[in-house]
Amino acid sequence: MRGVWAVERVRDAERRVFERTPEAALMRRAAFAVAVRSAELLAEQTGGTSGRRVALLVGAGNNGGDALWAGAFLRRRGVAVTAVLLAPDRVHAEGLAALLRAGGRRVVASGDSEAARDAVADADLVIDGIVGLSGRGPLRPDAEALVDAVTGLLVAVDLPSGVDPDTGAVAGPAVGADVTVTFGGRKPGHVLAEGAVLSGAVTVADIGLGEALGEPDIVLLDPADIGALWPVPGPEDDKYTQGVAGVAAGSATYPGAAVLAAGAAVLATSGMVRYAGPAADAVRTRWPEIVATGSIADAGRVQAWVVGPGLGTGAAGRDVLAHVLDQGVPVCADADAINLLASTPELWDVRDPETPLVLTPHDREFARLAGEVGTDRVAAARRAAERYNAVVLLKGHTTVVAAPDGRVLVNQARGAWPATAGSGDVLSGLIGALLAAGMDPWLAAGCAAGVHELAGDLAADGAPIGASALLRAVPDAVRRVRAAAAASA
Ligand SMILES: NC(=O)C1=CN([C@@H]2O[C@H](COP(=O)(O)OP(=O)(O)OC[C@H]3O[C@@H](n4cnc5c(N)ncnc54)[C@H](OP(=O)(O)O)[C@@H]3O)[C@@H](O)[C@H]2O)[C@@H](O)CC1
Ligand SMILES: [K+]
Repeated sequence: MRGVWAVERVRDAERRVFERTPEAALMRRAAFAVAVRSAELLAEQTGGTSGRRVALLVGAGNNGGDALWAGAFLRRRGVAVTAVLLAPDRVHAEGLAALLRAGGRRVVASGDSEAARDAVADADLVIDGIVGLSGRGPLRPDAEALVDAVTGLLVAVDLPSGVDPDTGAVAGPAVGADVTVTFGGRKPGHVLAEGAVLSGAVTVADIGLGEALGEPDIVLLDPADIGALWPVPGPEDDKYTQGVAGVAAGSATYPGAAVLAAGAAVLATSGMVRYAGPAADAVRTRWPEIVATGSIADAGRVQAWVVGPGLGTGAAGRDVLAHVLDQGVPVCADADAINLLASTPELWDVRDPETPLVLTPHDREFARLAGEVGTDRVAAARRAAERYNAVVLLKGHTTVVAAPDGRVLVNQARGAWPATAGSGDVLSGLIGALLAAGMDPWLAAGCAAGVHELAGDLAADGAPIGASALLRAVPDAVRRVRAAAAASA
């Protein structure tokens, strides 16, 4: 599991470390990491460092200081370095002095805009030290014009400028980095919203913040973590001991959601799957291993329910949801089940609040249930999780999973191909099977999201796919996460 720390936490850690390590030493460590990574990239892309051109975009604070020191270190490797000063009156004086001592050049962005533009356009690599942890709002016009002129590689110091450090949101022009070098640990801006894409490949440099950071605010599950958590049958197991998942989804007119959700439950674990609803014939035909019945009342016992995909929001759907919520077993409520919970608040009274519930809204469903998501997706998911005492999986390019006790994990997208009709039905089936296997609901949602994303990526392989193809790739995705776990054990 990799951690992500909110900016305030990083600031706290920084203050504690400053008590024993001078600020300048910390900055030099940070800058050295930026220089090392930049030199590696230059060597990979241009075959060397000596004589290569690097431009530094230098803003008003310590982020600019990092860039200037990185430039000084690169000078020692024979790189021609030009600092473009965006705020010459507030520039980090020691960093600038170090660069000039090392033989670097400087131009002032506003004073000599043509020279500044040329330095950036001609550079093999540009280092973005415009703004870091204190960044607010998008790039300002002078910086935007320079960033537009970049033709070479772009390395962001700490965060791509223009990305909100705590939410990853972008409200206008921003840097799109090839690589971001950050310090101590990832920040939310690297893994959420547009920031997850604009950060490029993130390198975390250890500058000695270490234990001062404490427990992370958000975690990222790696394939190896997911593989280690994925339920595996033992010799003593039979079809019942691994958990029976129930699926209440679909309609006679729209059986597809039921076929996809139930199929995902079949492929997620080797426990049994029951289906109840008007699509029983279609489900049985496609998945003969599923015990399917037309009526929820005849469904038999299960260890967890998936309810909602294709259910409809009429009286029949409402009755099914009420029945499922009353069974005292974990429930994954998706799609129309969420819409019903939003439109019919009495349904909450049926549920025993001690019974785990996983809600899997996209933004519009979330808005119906708990108000607009807004730019802070983690805060929104956390708020809803606490309010409903439920795990909330907020879908998006980066999926956020919040637990009622405040734990948050995010699942980063590998691409956008899985955003296709029926894809959510598959996700809910995976979650239901993991809940039936007895997994912690927050981890169940996170592991399902990770395997779902990987399955989409494997199935797509660079071309559009439907949800059926994603579903077929689920076994391969499970094999891969298990192999990753075995390799890291
Ligand atoms: N944490 C650590 O352990 C370590 C941190 N280190 C480094 O320090 C960095 C944080 O430095 P920092 O606090 O000096 O502020 P920083 O981000 O450079 O901003 C400076 C000023 O920019 C302005 N500004 C705001 N938004 C803007 C925008 N959109 N576009 C343009 N300008 C904008 C705003 O001033 P304003 O113009 O609004 O008055 C703001 O005060 C951190 O990211 C890391 O690189 C390492 O050196 C060592 C270890
Ligand atoms: K930056």
